[in-house]
Amino acid sequence: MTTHSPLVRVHEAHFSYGHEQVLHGVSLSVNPGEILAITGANGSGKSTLLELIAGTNIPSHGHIERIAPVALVVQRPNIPAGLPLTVADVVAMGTWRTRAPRAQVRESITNALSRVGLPGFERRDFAQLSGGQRQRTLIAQGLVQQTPVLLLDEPLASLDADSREKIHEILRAEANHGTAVVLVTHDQDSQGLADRTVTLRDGRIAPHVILSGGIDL
Ligand SMILES: Nc1ncnc2c1ncn2[C@@H]1O[C@H](COP(=O)(O)OP(=O)(O)OP(=O)(O)O)[C@@H](O)[C@H]1O
Repeated sequence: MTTHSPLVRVHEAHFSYGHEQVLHGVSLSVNPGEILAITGANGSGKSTLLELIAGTNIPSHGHIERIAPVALVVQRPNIPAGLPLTVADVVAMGTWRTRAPRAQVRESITNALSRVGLPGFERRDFAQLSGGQRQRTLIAQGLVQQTPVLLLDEPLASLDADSREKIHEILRAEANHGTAVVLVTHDQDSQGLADRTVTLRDGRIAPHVILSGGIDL
């Protein structure tokens, strides 16, 4: 982990869906080169917090300081049923910012698919992939963006042990290159991978408690 200044700062963020307040004054920083895990029970506000960090939702009070571009890897993309998208099309959605020549973009798509264990999948129909293959396609979409901040919502949820291992290695490699990696997770293994874990409880950051016997709560 590096000691450079944060790439994202969340200041006292509040968020409501209609009358339901989901986040109550959450503050945190995301540093370059670290893997930060956001954990917590179902409904505690993890995905909502990730969306605020990504800028796809805006806090009702408080604010988010984004010093660098971010990429968000969602759990389930909003792709209308019946739209004939190939795997390459879905990964290419991550390249909208780039002005690189087409051949270079194609090469980055091919590389990203190889990295996530889907070599040669470019022309496959995205809708016909398995859940784990879709998840890895979305991770490839995040990787091609090459942003200093990579946010992932439950990236390992549908993956088998080998794929998890591969994605762990990729996330660690990204962090070693200075990327700030933030993942929402329930998964004990991913919490082990993280340099730092923040737990949400009912929309607030839970205090980190270490009992005298060394048990970390
Ligand atoms: N689009 C939405 N409209 C209304 N309420 C929502 C919406 N999205 C989430 N919520 C509500 O906000 C609360 C927090 O949801 P969120 O998805 O952020 O939690 P989470 O910790 O990521 O949950 P999980 O572990 O189940 O994915 C829940 O009560 C949920 O019902």
